[in-house]
Amino acid sequence: MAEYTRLWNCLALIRLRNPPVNSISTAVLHGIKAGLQKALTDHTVKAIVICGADGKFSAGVQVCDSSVFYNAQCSP
Ligand SMILES: CC/C=C\C/C=C/C(=O)SCCNC(=O)CCNC(=O)[C@H](O)C(C)(C)COP(=O)(O)OP(=O)(O)OC[C@H]1O[C@@H](n2cnc3c(N)ncnc32)[C@H](O)[C@@H]1OP(=O)(O)O
Repeated sequence: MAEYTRLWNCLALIRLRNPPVNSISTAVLHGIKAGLQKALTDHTVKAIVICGADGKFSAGVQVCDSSVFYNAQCSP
């Protein structure tokens, strides 16, 4: 999943959390999209930080989840 947090000042944080390597599954992709939508509708947010969890950023797309490519390309 991807957790949205409104930080101090003008910052929003989207944390990718999908152990063990925070890979981007369809669920994570939807979480990123939801977080971006929250940030974009909060007009006090000036910057969005995307980070990983447990000391790792992300291993990229989740192998064996080909639906990620479909969802990334076809979702409005
Ligand atoms: C949204 C679509 C749009 C754009 C296209 C995107 C394309 C890409 O993202 S391409 C990049 C794809 N990712 C990779 O090729 C990374 C592959 N992984 C690695 O190189 C390494 O695993 C690592 C450097 C990320 C970590 O190395 P290390 O610390 O030595 O750990 P392990 O290799 O033992 O891996 C631990 C554990 O994680 C699983 N894993 C690793 N990568 C992925 C992944 N991408 N998806 C799902 N799972 C992954 C790995 O299988 C191990 O699992 P087990 O412990 O169960 O064996």
